[in-house]
Amino acid sequence: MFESRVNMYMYEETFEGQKLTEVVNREHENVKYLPGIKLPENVVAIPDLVEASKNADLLIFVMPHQFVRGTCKTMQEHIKDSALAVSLIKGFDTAADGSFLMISKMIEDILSIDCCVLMGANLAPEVAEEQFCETTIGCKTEEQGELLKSLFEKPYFRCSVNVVAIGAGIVDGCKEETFFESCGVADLVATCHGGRNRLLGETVVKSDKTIRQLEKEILRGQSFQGPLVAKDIFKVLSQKNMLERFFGKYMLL
Ligand SMILES: NC(=O)c1ccc[n+]([C@@H]2O[C@H](COP(=O)([O-])OP(=O)(O)OC[C@H]3O[C@@H](n4cnc5c(N)ncnc54)[C@H](O)[C@@H]3O)[C@@H](O)[C@H]2O)c1
Ligand SMILES: O=P(O)(O)OC[C@H](O)CO
Repeated sequence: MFESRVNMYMYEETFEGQKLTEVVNREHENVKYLPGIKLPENVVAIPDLVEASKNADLLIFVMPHQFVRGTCKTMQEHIKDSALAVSLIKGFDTAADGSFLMISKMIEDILSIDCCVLMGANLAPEVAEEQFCETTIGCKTEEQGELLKSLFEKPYFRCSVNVVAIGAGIVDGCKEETFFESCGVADLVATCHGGRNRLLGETVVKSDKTIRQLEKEILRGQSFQGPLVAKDIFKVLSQKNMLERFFGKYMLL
């Protein structure tokens, strides 16, 4: 049902004097971001975004949210009209009117295709090690849900499909049960216990270094998404005069 070759766009970097894409394609391992985990040989790293995405039927987005707009603009004129996007990305952006803009909506708006969402209490190293975890796929139609479930589900990675909640908007369409799915409270627990943002919170209070310094030292190329999202939340709540309602009189950051 699916093509055997998987093109993986990879932002090109130099790693120990070599191009990271060349190392990944030779070693079948992302030695910088996921060392110790072998990638299947049908996954091919490509540094040219248009080349990697132009014939794709499914576009899976997993990158820090601050790069999505630029990435989509580069792809805009080159992808198939019939392509379907799936976003694994946390965080959001702000729209011109100051309201929250979901990343899946941004992808849909720029690429003019549907964008489903896959989200859960999933930490990348745990999924890569095939530790059991669950996730939620949010989509607009049952067909999209079935297709994506058959693509992503493994014995150690269980996917529940939610046809309404995420596709219709986290706030507008969401049903109470969504909070009890993997993408709800469980994800909050995962990020608060094992995520990078939790590590940042713990480290920042014990050190006199800035978040930027700590990001460089601890993550070595990865990014803490929390501070950027917190900035956007602050902006939206300020514009709506809702700061005190959310934070009371005391604000930590
Ligand atoms: N890592 C996890 O455990 C995890 C779990 C669930 C969801 N997510 C979400 O997935 C998204 C990506 O997370 P991550 O952990 O892969 O990110 P990350 O912090 O590891 O980001 C590093 C990646 O960004 C790429 N990059 C750097 N500059 C870029 C640019 N200008 N354009 C495009 N790519 C660039 C790097 O090449 C690298 O692959 C985030 O929204 C995150 O919240 C991550
Ligand atoms: O490492 P964090 O803090 O970005 O959290 C990772 C994921 O969001 C957990 O699902």
